[in-house]
Amino acid sequence: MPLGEKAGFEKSQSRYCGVETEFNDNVPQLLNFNLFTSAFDFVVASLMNPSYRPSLLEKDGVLPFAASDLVLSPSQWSSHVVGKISSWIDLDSKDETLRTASETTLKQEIAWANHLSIQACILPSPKGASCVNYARCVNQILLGLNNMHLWLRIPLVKTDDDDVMDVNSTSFIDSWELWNAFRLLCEHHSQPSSLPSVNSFGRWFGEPVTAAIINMDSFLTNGWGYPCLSKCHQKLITGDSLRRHPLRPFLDYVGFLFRSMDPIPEQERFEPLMDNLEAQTYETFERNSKKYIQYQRAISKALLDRVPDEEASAVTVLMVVGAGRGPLAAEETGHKLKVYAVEKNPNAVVTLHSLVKLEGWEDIVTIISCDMRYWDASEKSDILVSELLGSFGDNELSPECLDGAQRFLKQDGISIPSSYTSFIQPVTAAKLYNDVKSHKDLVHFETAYVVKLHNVARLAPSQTVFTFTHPDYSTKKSNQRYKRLQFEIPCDTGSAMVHGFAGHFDAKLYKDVHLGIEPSTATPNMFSWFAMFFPFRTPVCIKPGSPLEVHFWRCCGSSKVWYEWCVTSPNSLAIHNISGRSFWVGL
Ligand SMILES: C[S@@+](CC[C@H](N)C(=O)[O-])C[C@H]1O[C@@H](n2cnc3c(N)ncnc32)[C@H](O)[C@@H]1O
Repeated sequence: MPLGEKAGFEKSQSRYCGVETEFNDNVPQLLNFNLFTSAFDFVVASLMNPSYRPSLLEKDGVLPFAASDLVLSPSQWSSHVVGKISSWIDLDSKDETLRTASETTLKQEIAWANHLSIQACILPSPKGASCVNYARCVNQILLGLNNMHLWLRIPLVKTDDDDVMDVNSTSFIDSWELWNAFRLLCEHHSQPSSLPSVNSFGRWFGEPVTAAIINMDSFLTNGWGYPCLSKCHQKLITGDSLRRHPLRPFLDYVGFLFRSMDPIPEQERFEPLMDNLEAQTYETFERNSKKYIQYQRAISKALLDRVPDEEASAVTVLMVVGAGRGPLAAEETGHKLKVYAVEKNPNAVVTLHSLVKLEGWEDIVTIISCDMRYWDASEKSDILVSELLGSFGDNELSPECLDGAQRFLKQDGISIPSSYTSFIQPVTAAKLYNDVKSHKDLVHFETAYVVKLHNVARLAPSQTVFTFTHPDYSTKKSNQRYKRLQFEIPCDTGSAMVHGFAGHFDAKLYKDVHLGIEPSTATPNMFSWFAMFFPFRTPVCIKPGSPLEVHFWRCCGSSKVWYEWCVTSPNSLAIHNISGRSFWVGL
């Protein structure tokens, strides 16, 4: 029974709970006891007799390591068994006999598991600080594997910096460092009692963690005698994660924790196609009522300031530039309005016409089918309303469009939004990085992506990058920008791998009414925008206490706008997307 069988969870969001077992020759019996007469989903089982050593093979000429593959059907092997690779294996042992035997056995066990169609095998933790040969063997194996996953067991331990002053001393242990060394040696291959500090285990949320192995020692006993986990362990599991089987109460409790997690809200499950303004895209925008509520509040406040109640009979000219299919223009205001809806997309203009007709607004609303940068308006507006924002604020060229539109805003007129700011923060995002890397070209490493950030560790608070204010009548006005930033990662995090930046925006619509996705101030229930991800060509490892220095440019040419970015500390990375060679937005 998957842990996630509850209202609000989709099957794909289910989590499964397995039980680690001792070696048992009789696999059907093992399954019967742990799965069918109790409620675990799978067993983690040794596939080879632990007493097996390759030298036995030479002596006896027999394979003593396992029962026949026929004891289970292929679907049982693949859905109910995760293979446990022999824990005695030590591929970095100084003892050559042990090292060679380990290599032979590892390959043999994986080959056997593959033959059984097992979905995944758990590899034992590296034995010491060095895991070079282990990583080399696993990398070799990964190259030949098709469907089977390898899970590397890593204990969750980190000694406090306070406990050990010298991080290079042998008593300093940070299992993330071990994992990091291992995955670097495997070229970032995409398969891959007390707890450390929240910041340090937070790093794991950006890593490809497939299974959490909860040791029975981690459980406490509550007042009623049932197993429970400390708050810290609960937080780790619920993350962003039994004849009556003796472990059944433990399973029930982990299931209870999983069910107590909030289901992912409906709006987080679909992703808009930001660059493709077809009917479906408009529908996605329009489904986000929160955005329109914020705009409505901003417009009402601006109208009140512009036309006090005692002058309510005066006509206010309101222009909605980039009107889309009309939702921004469709707000009830109670003021005398003359509205212009300017829209460059002729297909959206069709909808605008039918909306105006349907609502009987012919006397109030004039539809202008034109690019706002080139429209020759016959009068000026009091209020200019636009929503041309991208996930990074200015990345859909709102500054350039509004430069054109402010020609027809009165000198004392109001722009909604009045300003917007972009933000970045460094993230560990191993999965995203591997997705980008899988394209095997430079273009993908120099492209910014609009993505829902699922598996990321946010390593430091966001910092502001670029701000644009409207209207802007200054004579030296330029939309080019440059910013240098330094990020400090909390000391108790330990070392961390940065795969790139998460980008967000916040827009000031009018006075205190804002709209944004920057995590610390995000507008609740807003899903029109996902984050932006700016990858690095090479991930950067930062050590505690050494800052990450980054540079960001917004560049403008005659026909395009683009970003360039680079890192200069702790080590330098090449400037990404120089001259907009890989990624730009056309003017
Ligand atoms: C993000 S959509 C917002 C639509 C609508 N205002 C809403 O909030 O649902 C931006 C709209 O601006 C239009 N647009 C973008 N640049 C424009 C320009 N230079 N002139 C006129 N319309 C433009 C696009 O076609 C699109 O309909």
